[in-house]
Amino acid sequence: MTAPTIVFDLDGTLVDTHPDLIGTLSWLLEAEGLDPVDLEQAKSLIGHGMKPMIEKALKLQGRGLVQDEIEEVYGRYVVAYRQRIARDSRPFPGIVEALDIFAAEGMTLAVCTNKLHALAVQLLEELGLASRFAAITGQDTFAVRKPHPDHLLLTIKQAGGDPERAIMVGDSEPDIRAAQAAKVPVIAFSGGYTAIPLIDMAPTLILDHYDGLPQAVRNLLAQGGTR
Ligand SMILES: O=C(O)COP(=O)(O)O
Ligand SMILES: [Mg+2]
Repeated sequence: MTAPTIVFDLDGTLVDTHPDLIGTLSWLLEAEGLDPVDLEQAKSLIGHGMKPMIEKALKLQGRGLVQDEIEEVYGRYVVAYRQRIARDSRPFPGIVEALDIFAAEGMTLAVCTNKLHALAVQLLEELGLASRFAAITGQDTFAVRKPHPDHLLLTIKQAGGDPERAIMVGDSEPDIRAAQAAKVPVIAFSGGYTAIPLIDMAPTLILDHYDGLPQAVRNLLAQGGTR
């Protein structure tokens, strides 16, 4: 039987990236002569990719941008973010231990993120985690991104896995919607950055701490074909 594949979202799920994502956003807003956005509000903008986050943050501060301006501001953001991508961003408590357990139990691990692929790889390399994953895919890896189910399904395929024996772990709407559309069970982590209450999206289960993740995964797998 194919080894189970556990697919992780990155921002707000594997790594608490908000200090560097929002730190760079604050720098950008200041450079534009705008006020910073409130931290909790800014966190809830993470999950659909950096360009939508920047656009929404600027709009909240009264600045609507035309397409050319968006591209220009986004380009500056990416250059600045790359330089501090892992300065303060750290894996969430308990997640590295859970990854160790999954690897020891022979499971395949993958990352499916709406970050740009190169930035996802850079972040995971700087944190010494990249080699644990059989596949790392970003918003620009395929023609579609989360919440499109194919982003998840193609990630599972790239990792050599089977959607019938896969589980998604994520923190926000794109993860939960992608998994539900792909008919893959989804564990939602409450320590991330969701804009919508997790309970309203009816994930398979909600976890407040990763101590419980290995057992939660074993239980779901024991329930048979996960689809
Ligand atoms: O960069 C983002 O907005 C989202 O990234 P995520 O898919 O890893 O949460
Ligand atoms: Mg996320």
